[in-house]
Amino acid sequence: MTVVEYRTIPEAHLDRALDLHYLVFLEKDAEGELRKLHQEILERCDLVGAYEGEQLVGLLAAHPLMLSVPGGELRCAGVTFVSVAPTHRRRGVLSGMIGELMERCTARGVPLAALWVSEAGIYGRFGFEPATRSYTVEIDTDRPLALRIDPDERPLRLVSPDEAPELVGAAHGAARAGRAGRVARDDFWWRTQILRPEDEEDDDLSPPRVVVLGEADEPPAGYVIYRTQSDDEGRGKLHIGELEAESPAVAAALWRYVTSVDLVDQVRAWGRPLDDPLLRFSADRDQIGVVQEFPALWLRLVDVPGALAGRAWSAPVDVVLEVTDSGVARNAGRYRLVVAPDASPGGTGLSARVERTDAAPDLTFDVRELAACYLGDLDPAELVRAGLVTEHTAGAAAALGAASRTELLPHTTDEF
Ligand SMILES: CC(=O)SCCNC(=O)CCNC(=O)[C@H](O)C(C)(C)COP(=O)(O)OP(=O)(O)OC[C@H]1O[C@@H](n2cnc3c(N)ncnc32)[C@H](O)[C@@H]1OP(=O)(O)O
Repeated sequence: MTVVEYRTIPEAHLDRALDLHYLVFLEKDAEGELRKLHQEILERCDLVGAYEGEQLVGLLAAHPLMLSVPGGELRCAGVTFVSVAPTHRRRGVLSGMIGELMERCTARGVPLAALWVSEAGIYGRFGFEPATRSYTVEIDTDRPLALRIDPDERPLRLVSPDEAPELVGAAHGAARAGRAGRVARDDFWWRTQILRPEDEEDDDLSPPRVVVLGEADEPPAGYVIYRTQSDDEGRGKLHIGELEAESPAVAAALWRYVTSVDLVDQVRAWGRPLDDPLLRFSADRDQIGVVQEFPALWLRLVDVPGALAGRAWSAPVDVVLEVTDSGVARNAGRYRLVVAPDASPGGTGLSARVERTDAAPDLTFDVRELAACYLGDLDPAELVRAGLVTEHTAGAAAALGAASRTELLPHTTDEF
């Protein structure tokens, strides 16, 4: 049997990589603008290729992302375009490409990797677990949206997708600073991931519409990005891509707007945070259907001590964590995490120290479970109750949970 080698895909092989991707994802070969766009995306990614001789049999691309984590942001490999030739499946090609990615991340000091799965059964074995979750919400618009708070009455303005990144970039940045799990966006990201004229998943959707709230001479206090769709009988659906607001009143005004667009029977918002204020300030909960809760971003801690030291913690704690990791051997071991008051001028009030130790563990985690708790989505005590984390010292999971908690739940809007 020939040997498969893992190496960087050169620019000259990008066409081959895309052909493999379309083959594997059962898609028509994209031509013209769409193919050019996919090519541009791959050019900006770190590309791992699996080669059997000169034949490309596997592709894994990684966006160089900055992911928000509690109190800051960390470098993160955003894994995408994962494709293994159908002739070479279940021979360890994906495992080989993930192994190569882990080595590259380690060599470059990238502490995190993340992805959106095609199937939930694939990535747990590689140390990934869902670290953010979302709701899909559907709102009946046969009656006005009933609200328990007064909406902000400042004007709403439709802006072109071309001017949107500059106009709403600051509002997006502010929202991102408050929630872990979000990707930093540059112009390219806005253009190719958020505001593409065509929706990649659904040809029937309109181009993106962007509406901002605020006076013309002030930065927007909030915005909504949506697409619309109309069936043969003229019944419309409005799909929200993103809705961000600096206050509940601004959010209420934007929700009121999307639910009052003429000819729309239903508003569907895919991927809302689990703590969306809409669910609290709507006066008629029969009108708002939470139709699905789903795991969103899957996270992998490539460098456990780097990741633990790289986030802010919200309460003092002193615990020894024992970590198992079959994919990145150097992660395995025991770490003492000490979060203590920090009186230094300009400090945040608490500072964290992470060091290797031989001391007896208070908690034993697999690296998967650590990823599930890392951004503040899951309380470690819940994983103890599920038999996935072992608590050796009573109260250790609760103490770590208190230190991990974030004001807002982590949430990811960008599906890459
Ligand atoms: C982030 C993204 O891009 S998600 C997109 C993922 N890509 C796709 O879904 C495209 C279609 N599928 C494929 O290209 C391939 O089948 C892949 C990438 C899913 C798997 O690649 P393979 O090279 O076959 O995987 P590999 O042989 O390394 O399998 C490793 C392990 O995962 C398991 N596995 C692989 N695919 C799946 C799956 N779809 N469901 C459950 N388990 C799976 C294998 O059985 C194997 O298990 P083992 O270690 O217990 O033996």
